[in-house]
Amino acid sequence: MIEIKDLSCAFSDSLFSRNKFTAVSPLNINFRKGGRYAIVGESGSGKTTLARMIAGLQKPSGGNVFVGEKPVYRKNGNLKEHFKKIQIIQQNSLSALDPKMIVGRSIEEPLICFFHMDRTTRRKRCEELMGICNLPADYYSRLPCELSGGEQKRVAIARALAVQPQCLIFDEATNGFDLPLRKKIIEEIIQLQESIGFTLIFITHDIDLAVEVADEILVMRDSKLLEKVKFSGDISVFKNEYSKILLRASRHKPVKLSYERNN
Ligand SMILES: Nc1ncnc2c1ncn2[C@@H]1O[C@H](COP(=O)(O)OP(=O)(O)OP(=O)(O)O)[C@@H](O)[C@H]1O
Repeated sequence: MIEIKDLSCAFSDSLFSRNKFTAVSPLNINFRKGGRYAIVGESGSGKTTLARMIAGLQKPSGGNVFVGEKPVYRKNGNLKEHFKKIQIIQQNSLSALDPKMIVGRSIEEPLICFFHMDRTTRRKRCEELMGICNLPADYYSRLPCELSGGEQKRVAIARALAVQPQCLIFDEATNGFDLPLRKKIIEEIIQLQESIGFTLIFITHDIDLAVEVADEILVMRDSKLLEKVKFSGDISVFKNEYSKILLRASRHKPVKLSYERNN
């Protein structure tokens, strides 16, 4: 379980200003183990900043994130243990991969860093992870620049899964792909989540995607959480006017996935 208590983030208005700009107003949210969440909202509403705070990449201005009741941000705290629990896949997967590092080495790096696996064991685990993420075994020796955008994304997912995270955050990670590839990657990630059982958080502008994939939807606007609704296909659960506007504005391009909702 991930608990967010009074979590907030403010940035300086500009390099030379003391004025603060609130990117995330104090929030309280619980993410259940194995749950599937979507955080939606317009550009600049604070979704990525929230995701980065959950992932341990952005120090909050106030409040804290708790994983299994342990605070993530502590004085002199080491975030390595946290990175093992929560992994984030961001929009630009190529920038997350070392351009000079072959695919196999990229996936094996966390196996060395977090599990100190010997060469034979990690090669075997790497091949398993590549299989899980639909990457052909002979891609092991390829460089990221020799892969398509979708394949790079799969390497980033395999690398994140190598850590055996309790939670995977997918931040606008399919932006820029055409619809069939977007669907394929999302379907793959949902299949993985169903078989492995980690918590999955999608960060997206796209409420159509959210209603298709999530069992709880959080709507953000202007740094605030407007509502968090349990969702099983009935859009009347949305009470906030802004959520209804988002739904009305976007319901003509649904992302139809080929999996069955469990609920
Ligand atoms: N490091 C930073 N320094 C200053 N301001 C920042 C920083 N990161 C984000 N912001 C600002 O905080 C606000 C929220 O940004 P954030 O990226 O969290 O929004 P978002 O909802 O994810 O937007 P998008 O959907 O466009 O990615 C924006 O106004 C952004 O300009």
